[in-house]
Order: sequence, then structure tokens, then C-alpha cells
Amino acid sequence: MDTLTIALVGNPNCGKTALFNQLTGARQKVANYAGVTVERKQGHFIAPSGRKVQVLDLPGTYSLDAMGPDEIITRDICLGRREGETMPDLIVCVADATNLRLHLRFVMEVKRLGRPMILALNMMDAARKRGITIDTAKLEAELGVRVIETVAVKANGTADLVAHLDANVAPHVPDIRETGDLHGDVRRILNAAVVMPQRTSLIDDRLDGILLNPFLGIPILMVIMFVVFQAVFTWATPAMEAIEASMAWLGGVVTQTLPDGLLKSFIADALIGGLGAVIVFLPQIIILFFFILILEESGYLPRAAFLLDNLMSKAGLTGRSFIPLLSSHACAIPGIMATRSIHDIRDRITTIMIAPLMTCSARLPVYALLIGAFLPNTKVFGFLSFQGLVLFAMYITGIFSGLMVSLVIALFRKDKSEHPLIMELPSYRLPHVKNLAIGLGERAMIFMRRITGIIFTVNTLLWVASTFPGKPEGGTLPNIDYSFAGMVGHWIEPIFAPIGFNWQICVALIPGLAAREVAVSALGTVYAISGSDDTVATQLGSLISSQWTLATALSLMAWYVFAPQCLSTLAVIRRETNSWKMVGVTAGYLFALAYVAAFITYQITHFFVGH
Ligand SMILES: Nc1nc2c(ncn2[C@@H]2O[C@H](COP(=O)(O)OP(=O)(O)OP(=O)(O)O)[C@@H](O)[C@H]2O)c(=O)[nH]1
Ligand SMILES: [Mg+2]
Repeated sequence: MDTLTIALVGNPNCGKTALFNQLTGARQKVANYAGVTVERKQGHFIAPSGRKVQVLDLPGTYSLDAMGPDEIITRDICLGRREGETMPDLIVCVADATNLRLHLRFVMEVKRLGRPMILALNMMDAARKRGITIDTAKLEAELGVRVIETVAVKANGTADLVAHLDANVAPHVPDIRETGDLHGDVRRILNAAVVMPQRTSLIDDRLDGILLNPFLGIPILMVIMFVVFQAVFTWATPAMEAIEASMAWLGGVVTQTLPDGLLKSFIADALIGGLGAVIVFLPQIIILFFFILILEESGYLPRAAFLLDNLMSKAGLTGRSFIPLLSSHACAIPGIMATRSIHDIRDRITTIMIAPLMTCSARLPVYALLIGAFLPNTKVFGFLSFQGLVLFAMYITGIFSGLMVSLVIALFRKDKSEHPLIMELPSYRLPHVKNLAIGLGERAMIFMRRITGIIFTVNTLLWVASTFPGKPEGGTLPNIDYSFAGMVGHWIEPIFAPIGFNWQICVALIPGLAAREVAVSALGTVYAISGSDDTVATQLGSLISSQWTLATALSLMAWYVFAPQCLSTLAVIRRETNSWKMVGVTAGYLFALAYVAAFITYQITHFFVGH
């Protein structure tokens, strides 16, 4: 069968990726703000007749003027001018039906390319709900382009589009009747084909009146963040206890049934003690992402950017840095990739350098372990979880440090030009329960894949290094003290003694360089191996709380705010900046800050608490 290649182009946030996912069954990130997609993505589907349709999803652009790199890339791809890229047989221009005034301009620009195209009039559900009536036939006639209605977030919302692509109609090249007056053309077409309701979206205006209110805006933002971290601690408890209990049960079974030896040690110490220590945090990760996904879909996030713009520009950051920094709270890697939308190179470098300071979800297990083990589970004012408050403070510390570092970088900058924030505020939208469930399932899968992938691998290596060469004749200490890992731990301990880290933490920090949560599994393994042979340490929290001082725990938390304990982040910095020097500078300053912050935290706590 023949293959049809189509490219999805359009303004940001019109639903290209949602359409792409719906067509191809992919799971690319969709969110309700501009600039979500930063890399071209390819996929395909087989239409009912057996025809293969190759689909290309592109980053959104506001125009095709050769202004910025994104615009040039999109235009070149449409025209088949890009090396290694086949020219699409058909351009599917996607437009948001609720915002045609803006989006039609882009359609007209695509038309001028003189390539075969159709218009996917997306978000028709939202347009109908708002009382916008669009006469598709008229629109088609006025535009001279085939128009197909779509709802990219509904199961069969793309049926018409698929049928059209399948029908093997000869691709139609629109007639270019240049009037030269884009505005005039758009106005004429809108007048002919679209009837807008008297008032557009009362709900949006009302909500913005409250959420963007100069006095209420920031406090509301604070309350929202606050609630998120409260929920992470309070809602997760039952599920976490259930996982802990099953780990303990499993540990019991293993100790009773397996004979002493390497296999038993591997299962009990590395798998149950090590991986089990991380898996416990799955419920908290899910709850955190539950809120992140809702915030992303609702359209609130760009409003938060608007509220914080003033603060950010005082710290020398541009408004464009907001979305990359925000994504970095899930993971710094997509965050750093999202900096591609920042055109000013120095702004971009600053954003890349501070992205690792935003608290990514891999830090959650580390913080949650330490907070849960060392800080009292008390209520403040009778209803606020103290542990939730501390977690909130950890996130704020990350953001605040990022702003401070950016301020310092700005001091060294000669060019003080400012870039005002120009950002479209999308409509508010209720998240679809089904999409939310799919999104959460995805996050759970990613977490489990990390556990069975990198965490398992690195942790197994650590178990080997902690088990061999084994206890010498007449050795009195636990096995691990004589192992390779134990030797290395004792060897580097003096470097970390001033910040209160014992040798076990030193051992855990090394595999923890691969990924942050590995430190938790590594501590689990190290303590499980050190423990007596007939019990399996399933409660890492209670174990460390009896062996470490508060000063050590807080110092390790401070360390984790800054330390670049993630190889993938460093690799992506190298890829995005194409410079090892940037990797060195970023890793260097982050390690230095980590050491200083941990040192200060340790010494101060030690001084006041005395132990
Ligand atoms: N109600 C409704 N919402 C939609 C529809 N299509 C997409 N959305 C929502 O619109 C928002 C933007 O969708 P995306 O697919 O991320 O948009 P995009 O065009 O890929 O955006 P960029 O990657 O930033 O260029 C998301 O909140 C989607 O859930 C639709 O047909 N109806
Ligand atoms: Mg997209």
C-alpha cells in the first residue's frame, strides 16, 4: 500500500500533539500552554483501507516569518528543504476553533507556501460550548482550503480527518489569491463564516479577575502549592504503609525460606532492602503528578508565570524561562530541552544552569525519606502537616536558590537589556478524567521503569561491591566493612566528615550520581547488608533515624537541594549547549554550593541541637 506523509503545523497550543497522539496512539506530552512540544516527533498509523499515514508533529509557531529558528525549521520542513527530511505530501494545518482570529492568520501564511494542505478545525467541542458557530462550508469556500472539524481529545474526534486521509483524494494545492493584506483577509473570512457569541467566555474573565488579581494572585498561588505538598504527605500515608507492610512480609518469607548465602543476601538486601526502599515512594510521586497534571491542563500555569514575571525579571530572568523552569519540577531534562524556545543565548544558558536547582521528582524519595524519618509528624495550627510544610520549604529553597544564582550571573552580564514577557493566556479547561488517569499511569510506569532499569542496575553493582571480597579470617566487623564499597566509603569519609556524612552515606552518594533516587536504594542496601543476617531491614527510615543525628539528616537534605546527582541531566546539558565546559561549570558550581550549604546546615544544627 502507498504511504501518505503529513505534517501537523499550527500556532502553539492548538492541539497538534493531542491530534498526533489520537491518530498514532503515541503518548507525547500535551498541556494547556504554549510551547510544550520542542522537538519534532514522528509516528504513523494504518488507515482502515490499509493505507499507511506517516505523521509529523512539530513545535507550534506564531508565524512563518523567518524570525526565529522554530519558524525557519517549520517552514523548511513544509517545503521539503530540510536535509534528511522528506517533504510532506500534505500539510495539516491545525487551528483552534475558539481562537480563529489569531489562528487564521497562520493558516493564511501556510497557504502562501503553495503546498497541498487542509485545515483541521480543532477544539470544535469547546467552540460549540462557547456558542461560537462556524459555517465550515463557507469557511472552506472563502479560504479555498478543505476544512475538517476535529476534537483531538475525544475517542473518535478525528474520524473525519482519518476518513479524508484514507480517501486518497488528490492533495489540493490552494489557490493563492494574494491581496497582501493578511488582516483584511482574516477579517473578511471571519465575517463570512463565524458567528461569535456576544460575550466570549465569561468564566475565563471571572476566574482571571480572581486568580490574576494584584492582591490575591500571589497568595492564591502560594496556597495552591501549599495544598499540593500537604497532600503529598497526608494522602499518601495509607498506601505507603501498605507497601511497607508487604515488603516486611516478603522479607519475612525470604529469611525463613532461603538458606543463608549470596542468593538470600541479594534478594533480602539488594531487592527488598534496596529497591523496596524506593518503591515505597510511588504513592507520593503519583499524588504529586496528579496535581502537576491538573495544573498543566487547567491553563493556570501560564497565569502563574504572569504573576511571577516581576519577581523573575528582578532576578535577571526572562518570562520565557518560566515554562522550562516549571517543567524542571518534574524532571530537569525536558526542562532543559524546553529552553530551546529562549532565543537570547545568554538567557538560555542562565536558565539551563539553574534548571537543576528546581526540585525534580527524583528528589522526592530522598526528601520524603529524610523528612519522614527525622522530623516529627505533628500538626501546625492543628491541621497543617509539619512534614508537608518542610517539603514545601524544600521546593521554595530550590526556586529561591535558582533566582539567586541567576541574579549573580546577571551581575556579570554587560548587556542588561530586558525581554518583556509576551505570553498567551489559554482558556481554562477542566481536565478529562480519562486523560488524567492515562497521564498518571504513564508516570507510574516511568517510575517503575526507573526502578527496574537504572536503579536496579546500579544497585546490583553496589550490592556486588558491598559483598566482595568478603570477610577475612577472624574479622569482627560486619561483612561490608571489608568490602570494596566499604573501603571506598571509609576512604572518602574524611572529605565529607565536616558536613556530617558517615561512611555509609559516602558509599550511597557514589551510585547516587547516576540518578538521585538511587541514593535511597543504595542506603537501603548498605544498611541491609550491615544489619544482622536474620532480619531484613525494610524500614530504612526508622533505621537511619536511630543511627544518624538530626544535623546529618538536614545536611544531606541541603546537599540534595544543590548537588547535580544525575548523569542524564549533565548529558542533556552537554547535548543542548554542545559544550563540555558548560557541563563542567554547571556541575562544579552545583557541587560547590551543595558542599557549602550542607556544611552550614550541619554546623548550625550541630551547634544548636548539640548532636
Ligand atoms: N476541549 C478540547 N481540548 C483540546 C482539544 N485538542 C487539544 N486540546 C487541549 O489543548 C491543549 C493543548 O494541546 P497540545 O496538543 O499540547 O497543543 P500543541 O498544539 O501540541 O501545543 P504546542 O506543542 O505548545 O505547540 C491541551 O490542554 C489539550 O488537552 C480539543 O479538540 N478539544
Ligand atoms: Mg505539541
